[in-house]
Amino acid sequence: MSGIEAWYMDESEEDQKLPHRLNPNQPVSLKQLEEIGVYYWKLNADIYENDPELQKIREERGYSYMDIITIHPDRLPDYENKVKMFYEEHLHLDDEIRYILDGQSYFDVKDKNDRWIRIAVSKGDLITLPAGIYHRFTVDESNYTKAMRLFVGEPVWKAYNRPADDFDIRKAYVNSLKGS
Ligand SMILES: CSCCC(=O)/C(O)=C/O
Ligand SMILES: [Fe+2]
Repeated sequence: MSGIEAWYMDESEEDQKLPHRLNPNQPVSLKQLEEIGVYYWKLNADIYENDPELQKIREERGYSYMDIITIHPDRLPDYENKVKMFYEEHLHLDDEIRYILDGQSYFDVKDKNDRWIRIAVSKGDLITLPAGIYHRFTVDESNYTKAMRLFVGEPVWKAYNRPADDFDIRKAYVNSLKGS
């Protein structure tokens, strides 16, 4: 797998910002991520303001909205609470699309058997999580990530914490996994 690394997490309650790898490490491939609806592109974040490749993805996928969030104690108001909130297991009614412009962090997603997969993202990684997938996010020990948030149409940031199994979008997502 090039450009992104993912692995099954241990179950320790230690600091969320640590890698939480199993011993031995149990890697997860890009193909395994695609099977649960997680997609990935590697782009050149140094030219994000004028990048034809990014422009093409945005046009093809209808990502009309974008803004930039900097997650850092000095830049994000109420930092500690936000970091805790992002780490609550939740879903959204729409895809979560993030392009990492600087720094690094982790997206955790649940697999078909309800096991946590940790995806390490860093500068140049564009990742999409499907609507209805249970997931969470955390900075690592560097406490710094700058990310572009993309959205189809007007953004809706509302997160529904687990349990949200009765939501139509959750049922549709679970159905989409059947047979794969
Ligand atoms: C890197 S953007 C902050 C995290 C976020 O918006 C989210 O919904 C995480 O699941
Ligand atoms: Fe989310």
